Amino acid sequence: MEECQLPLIDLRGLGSRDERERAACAAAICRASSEWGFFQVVNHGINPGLVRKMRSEQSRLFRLPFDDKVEVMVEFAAAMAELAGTLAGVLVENLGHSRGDFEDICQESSCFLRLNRYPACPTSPEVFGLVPHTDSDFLTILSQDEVGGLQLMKDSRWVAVKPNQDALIVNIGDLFQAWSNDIYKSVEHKVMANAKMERYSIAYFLCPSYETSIGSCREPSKYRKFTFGEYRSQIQEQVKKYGYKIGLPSFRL
Ligand SMILES: O=C(O)CCC(=O)C(=O)O
Ligand SMILES: [Fe+2]
Repeated sequence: MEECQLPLIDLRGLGSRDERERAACAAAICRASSEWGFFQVVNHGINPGLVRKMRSEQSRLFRLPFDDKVEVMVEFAAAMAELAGTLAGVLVENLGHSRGDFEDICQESSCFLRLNRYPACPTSPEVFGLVPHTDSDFLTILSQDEVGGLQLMKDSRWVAVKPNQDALIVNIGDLFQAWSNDIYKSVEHKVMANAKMERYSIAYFLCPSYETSIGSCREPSKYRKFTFGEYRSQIQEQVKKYGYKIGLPSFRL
């Protein structure tokens, strides 16, 4: 399996006093979002101690009663929310819209954190930990451990993402693809189970409320307008009926 180097973006650039550096960093984010739909970020402003704590406690979290898990998860989710908002702001401004427009439709209360655990699977090297899918959100931020197994579609081929413990992975979801009228790409990805090692990851999903209407930011729009609630229920029906999600193509005009 070919391993790829995802575009690696140093987010310190966004806070630079030099306007050219800020613009170059924003341009790198937008380019990666349209060419790959995926990138990694370092110097992302999330306290490395918090990331470590969340990672080291994750295996324990699975075994604890829910109440004991809440504190570190809330802290982590808040940090992820801020980073997600910053990245979404860059992507929105790049297409001529204001950060504020986006903040109105994406509140923290509709976003969520998912803790994934992939047990070791010795029977076969070709077992899915997670089947191929695109994410049904605006964007996802992922923190993974060192085991590896995440693969994404690049130029019609599956490529494996090399784990980088200093970086967080960001990927564009279906809603940003629809909103950007296909400028940003929601790319298929999957997780292959590891024969020997259990794997953990944590994903933060930037989602709007169910009433939020998603339309393209440019005309002529490639998708009909839909609410996020409508999107979710369509997907659920598709999964029930066909066993898989069709997603965006069913909203294409
Ligand atoms: O665990 C991973 O690396 C990917 C998780 C993922 O794609 C998801 O939760 O949607
Ligand atoms: Fe995903």
